[in-house]
Amino acid sequence: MVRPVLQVALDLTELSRAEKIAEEAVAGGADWIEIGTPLIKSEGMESVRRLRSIFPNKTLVADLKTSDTGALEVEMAAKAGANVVCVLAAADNAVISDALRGAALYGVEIMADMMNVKDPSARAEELAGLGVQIINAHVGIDQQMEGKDPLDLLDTLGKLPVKIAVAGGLNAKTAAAAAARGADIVIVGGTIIKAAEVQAATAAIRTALDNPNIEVAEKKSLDDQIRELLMTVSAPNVTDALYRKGAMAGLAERHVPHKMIGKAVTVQTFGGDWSKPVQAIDFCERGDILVINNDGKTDIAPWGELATRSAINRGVGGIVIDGAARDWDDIVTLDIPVFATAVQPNAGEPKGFGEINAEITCCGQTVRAGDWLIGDQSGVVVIPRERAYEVARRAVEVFKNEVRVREEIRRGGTLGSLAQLLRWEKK
Ligand SMILES: O=C([C@H](O)CO)[C@H](O)[C@H](O)COP(=O)(O)O
Repeated sequence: MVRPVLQVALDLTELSRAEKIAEEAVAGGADWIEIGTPLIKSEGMESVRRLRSIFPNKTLVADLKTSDTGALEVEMAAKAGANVVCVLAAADNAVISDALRGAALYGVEIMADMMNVKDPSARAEELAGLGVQIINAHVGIDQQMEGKDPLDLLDTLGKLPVKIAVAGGLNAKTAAAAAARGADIVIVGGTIIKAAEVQAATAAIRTALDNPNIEVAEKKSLDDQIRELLMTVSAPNVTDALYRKGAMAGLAERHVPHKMIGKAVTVQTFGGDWSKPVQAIDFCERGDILVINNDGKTDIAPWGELATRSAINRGVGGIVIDGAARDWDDIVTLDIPVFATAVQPNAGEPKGFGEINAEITCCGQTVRAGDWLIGDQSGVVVIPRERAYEVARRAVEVFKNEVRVREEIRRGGTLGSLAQLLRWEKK
């Protein structure tokens, strides 16, 4: 088997950070260097020129995702030092042909990005027939967040007389799987550029590519995948992934023996009536989170220690109360997260007013049965059930990004300078 090319995708917006990461990735075994779309959009062709000056002998890929003025964009990138220029496979054939003319003129290759192409197999054959040198089975970042897999896209492509690249959330295992399924070029961005130790992360992928004994793990259920993803992130990561949405307000009382992750069972009750909250315990599947609205009353508790012990017996994953809890000195000894807006000694009557699994509000957030929640010492964040996988994936990307920024701070940087806050202030 020919040794697959490992291409590191520099999907950053700061050129200075990209240079350092590129040096570490090359030291770890990266063969080609991609000036990622965010970098080119942020820094222009200067990013290509600068990386060419640092790496005079490396293959540089300008991920322009060209969709018009093919020859012009190829010329710009080629003159700046690129060896390969990326165009969108979905672009009109007029663009592809114009880009190919530019490529012939400047001695560079064209890589066609198959992202979001309706009939990938037919289009790939057509592009190869036009003269495109590399077909990239690519699933974009946003598509990845919705569970699309580049290996599935790769499998739809028939045998082609051109080089095949694969990209889209690849890690060591899936990169090796891509190579085992015929990829000539494996493109990796986040797994490398967001690692604290870029060189080690790159080397791990290089090793996996060179030792392709693949065992493909069987698919887990969607709920298990969501839970597994959320276990690796924090509530702040999730609200960042929601663009600062979803955080519950006012949960001043919190007992958090461990991270709370699960799907909501909602309870609407009134005036401390604890009947429906206690009944709801028996509605919970293992790991579910009880979310209780006490109609804004914080001077009377619909929840206490005995209910908490019952919830533990049922395998409930945690309790969140927009209202008061009582028996707090006992609750804080128990191994279950409990969040409340107040603590009170008095409880209401078990009259049975209220509803289970209706849509409620809790601490300023709408919560429906089946919505996901994550809770830790920073608080509780609600994730709409229909976006749970996407948001969990995005939260992992937020976490991975912070891993790299934390390392650069450890090396002496400051958050303001790394994020170039002044430069990115809204004008
Ligand atoms: O092309 C890419 C994406 O559209 C952002 O520009 C990435 O370079 C490509 O997806 C590889 O990055 P990862 O998916 O993070 O491995």
